[in-house]
Amino acid sequence: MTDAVTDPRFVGWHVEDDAHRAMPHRLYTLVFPMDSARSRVLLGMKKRGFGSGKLNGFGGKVEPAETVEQGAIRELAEESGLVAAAAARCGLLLFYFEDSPVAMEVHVFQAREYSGVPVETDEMRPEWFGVDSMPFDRMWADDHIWWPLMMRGDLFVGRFWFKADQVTITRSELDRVDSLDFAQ
Ligand SMILES: Nc1ncnc2c1[nH]c(=O)n2[C@H]1C[C@H](O)[C@@H](COP(=O)(O)OP(=O)(O)OP(=O)(O)O)O1
Repeated sequence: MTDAVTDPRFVGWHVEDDAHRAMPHRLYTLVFPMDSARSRVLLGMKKRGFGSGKLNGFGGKVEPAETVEQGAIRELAEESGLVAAAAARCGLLLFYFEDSPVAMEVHVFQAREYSGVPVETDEMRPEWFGVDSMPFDRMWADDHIWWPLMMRGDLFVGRFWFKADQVTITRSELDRVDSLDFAQ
């Protein structure tokens, strides 16, 4: 965990109010490998740990010595076997859980070019899904809210407040934004 205000990799504080800005934050990535030729996206069924049993993109905590994009590409390779040279930033998500003092700051990417074939890992079981027939009932409850913006190519910022059950959303905010470069 790093100080979200002094570590320039954190950007959530730009869109947060003072009360949430004061919370400790943890930095995560979330990457969706896209197969545009077949209108498919690769999801992984999380086999263990936080969010186990859910389908999601690939990602995890950003290490202290890497950029957010480097963390995204590393987690994609570790969890899916796909190797991407770059990932395109699509959105920023902030999650607050009623039983946790720590806010999650999740940077969302799409990987459009990559090599390798998906492999099952200790953490994830990969499976392709059509982008118009997403299994939202098996994904995090916020995903169906911001997915349409990402599919339209809109950049977005979302904030979601979850109950401790990790299912129930008690409050949400979602905005389309012109840029995710908050240093501008
Ligand atoms: N609500 C919601 N919607 C969409 N995506 C997510 C959430 N909550 C989440 O945590 N996520 C995403 C963000 C990350 O991609 C993962 C969580 O990362 P996690 O597996 O805990 O991190 P790792 O570093 O891989 O964990 P370790 O197993 O190594 O501790 O889910």
